[in-house]
Amino acid sequence: MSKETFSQKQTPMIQQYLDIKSEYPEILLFYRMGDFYELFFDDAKKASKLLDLTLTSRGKNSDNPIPMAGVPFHSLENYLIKLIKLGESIAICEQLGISGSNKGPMERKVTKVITPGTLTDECFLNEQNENLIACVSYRNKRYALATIELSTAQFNISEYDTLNALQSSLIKNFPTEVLYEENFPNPDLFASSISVKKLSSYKFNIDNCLFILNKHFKTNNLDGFGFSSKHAAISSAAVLLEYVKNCQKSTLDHIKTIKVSHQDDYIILDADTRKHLELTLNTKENGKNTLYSCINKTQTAMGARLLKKLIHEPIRDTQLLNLKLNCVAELIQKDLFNDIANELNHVFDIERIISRIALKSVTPRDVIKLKTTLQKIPTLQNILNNTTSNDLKKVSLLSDTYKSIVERISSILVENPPSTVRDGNFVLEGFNQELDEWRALSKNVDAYVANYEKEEKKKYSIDSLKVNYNKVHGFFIQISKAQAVKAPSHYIRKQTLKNYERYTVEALAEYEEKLIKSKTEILNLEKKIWFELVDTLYKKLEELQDIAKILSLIDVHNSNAISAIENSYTRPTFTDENILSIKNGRHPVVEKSLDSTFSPNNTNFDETIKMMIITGPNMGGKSTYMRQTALITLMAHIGSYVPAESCKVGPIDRIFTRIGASDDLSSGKSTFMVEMTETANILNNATKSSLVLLDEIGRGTSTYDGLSIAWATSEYLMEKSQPLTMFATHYYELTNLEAQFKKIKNFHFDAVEQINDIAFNHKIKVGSTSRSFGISVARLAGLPSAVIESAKQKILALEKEQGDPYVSLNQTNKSDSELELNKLEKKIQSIDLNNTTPLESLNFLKQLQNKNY
Ligand SMILES: Nc1ncnc2c1ncn2[C@@H]1O[C@H](COP(=O)(O)OP(=O)(O)OP(=O)(O)O)[C@@H](O)[C@H]1O
Repeated sequence: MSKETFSQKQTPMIQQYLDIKSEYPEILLFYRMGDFYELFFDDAKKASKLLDLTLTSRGKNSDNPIPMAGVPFHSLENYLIKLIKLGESIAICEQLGISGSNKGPMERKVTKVITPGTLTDECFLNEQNENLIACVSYRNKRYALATIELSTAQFNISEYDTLNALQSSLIKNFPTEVLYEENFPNPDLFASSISVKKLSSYKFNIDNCLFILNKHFKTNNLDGFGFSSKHAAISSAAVLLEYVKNCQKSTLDHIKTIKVSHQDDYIILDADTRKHLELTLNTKENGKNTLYSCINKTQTAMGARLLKKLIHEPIRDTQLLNLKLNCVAELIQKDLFNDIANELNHVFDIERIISRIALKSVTPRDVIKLKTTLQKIPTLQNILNNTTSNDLKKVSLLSDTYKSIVERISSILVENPPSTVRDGNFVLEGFNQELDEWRALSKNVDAYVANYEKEEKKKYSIDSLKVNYNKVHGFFIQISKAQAVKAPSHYIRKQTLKNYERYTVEALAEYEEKLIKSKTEILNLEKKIWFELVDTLYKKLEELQDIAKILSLIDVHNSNAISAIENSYTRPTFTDENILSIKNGRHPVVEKSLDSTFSPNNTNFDETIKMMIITGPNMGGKSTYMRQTALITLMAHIGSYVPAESCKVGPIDRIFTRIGASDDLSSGKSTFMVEMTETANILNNATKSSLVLLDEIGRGTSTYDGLSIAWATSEYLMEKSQPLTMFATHYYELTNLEAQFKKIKNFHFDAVEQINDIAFNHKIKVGSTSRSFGISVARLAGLPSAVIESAKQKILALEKEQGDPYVSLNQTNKSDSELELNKLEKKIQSIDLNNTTPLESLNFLKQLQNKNY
């Protein structure tokens, strides 16, 4: 059937549906019909599968029944949550309550488009995480990423030279929804986002985009924001803003500025580094035993989100960092942190509530939470009264505007209002006289009826007279047959029963009409009062946003103060020299998980040491030591105290890590390929201010390939950029680099072998070690003693045959047996002890015996 014939054959209602649907072809349209939201055609089929709804059809007996599925209006939220989690977007089409002219369908309009990245309702959001929507574009050989956190009104933009930098930023921001221009060269970059949308290129037209941004910010040009000539940034920001406005059907007035991030403002942490350092997610992709879980003592959801953001965006501006550290110091010195935590504990997520005010989707409960929060300000001002540090002082400097807001809310809303505006019942008695009168009317029905009955009985001396109510007649007067003659003439007979007569009277009919009207009047009046209140709050958006910002900052400083006290952290200091000096540093997460005491270690990089080659047994503590150095450095750059006796840190621009890779099968990369990609990134981008952690390179290939790559990598770093490098390795040959480069120093971890055990002291020492404890560690891991004994015999035999297996790479003409020995060593070291069964171990030994390596 042609499109036109199909259309012509539809009822006016379906025709209306089709018209609206044509504007939202790619998303599910929930079309309100009475008490249901209905979906039709393919939407119905899709939703019935996704939501497990019964698929029925409209016009079952017609030639073309239309597939249909629906959900009751009161449970819409639950279905939306499910769909959003599946990455779907939904257009909500409401009936506007006005009957169509000429008997057409009721007027309907899409009032909101809900997409995964533009959620603001509390029920959809995780309070500890941001929910970002992003738009990516590519112009003039530069990539741009614009993001909006609608629930907190944050609008950010940044440009990047390389795809790698863009990717890193995407991973850091982890947007729920990504928009990109149809001809963007690398769309596979967004594969991990829940929702991805390709947009037509014409939307990214630069002139149009400039117009959109200038109109929104009421500016003539974008110079004030610092990105007037950045075309990629302008187009992604404008397209994103328009998209969100369209979804929300709002002008987004609460988005008052756009923050341009410059790469230089933050320490760059690429995707691998975030993963390896287990900042907010551990390697099992959950939040346990991460830096965040270890240091987070925030009391509010706003503070928690800010702390997470800081961990992912460590600041480089040392002046700003010192201001933050001053706050932590003052909270500790004046012993204020417990009192503040107690107060903040009652502070709600007003950052998100404020955004819902801006989007006019705030609820009465939200507003009561806002009031409760604002009521905490005087106590916080008292506690912070005599403080001198920047952010702490800000509470006391707040204007009294918040007091008038509290008063206004207190005078209007009941303490425990319902969660929606829909059914009223949230305005306090005494606030509005007219409302009180209508309410009194509906509340006093029983008394009115009893009184009326009493008066009528008395007036006409009819003691059988009763006033009753039923759905058919409404209020009526009932008199026994015997006394019916006494009924006055204005009683209008309605019904005759066996023993009674029933009458209506004008007074009762009027009362009933008033009663029915009162319900609508009450609801309308409550809604009017509500919208006026929301309007008042809307006018105070900026003040409220400031308060939310100050409270979240204080929460983070206070959290840092609490973890500093609880975990004995100290204040780091900053210097312009290219050094990193940590005295008795500890790993913040490992030290908490140990039953035994953590052994602290020093780290010292200065003009004389730029690379540490770290050797030592498995389980000796190499990885822990390197990671603790990176975490301490990072903590110093979020304004936190650090787990060390002292810490002095010079400028750091980036932290790189190349730590124990695993296959990245999803991107088709083998272990070795992942390793090499990470290494290439370091070699290409490290500067003298970078901190580089290399936990073994080249393990995924043959010994000589691996060792040669590791050697060449070290040489390259020393000859080129000389970043602060920690290189943990089992290639003992690398310790010979110390003789070649003045700024390379060898360090090692020790172990003492005991009868059936090895003791690790986890202490870093100067110099190298020449012993491997691989077999002893294998025994500790539970390899069967037969395997261990056999391996020992083999080593002895090999040592006899070959002499010392740790030969220098500089030595040339290696004998075949040397090569074989190296292969054997490599093979033994490649056992993943944690994942080896006894049978696999025996098979492994068999392979060794057969020289199959
Ligand atoms: N400084 C320390 N104090 C106390 N315990 C520590 C310390 N460092 C490490 N450990 C403990 O030793 C375990 C192994 O440490 P780590 O993984 O750092 O060893 P490694 O030398 O990197 O081993 P491998 O070479 O096998 O990777 C840690 O999980 C921790 O329990």
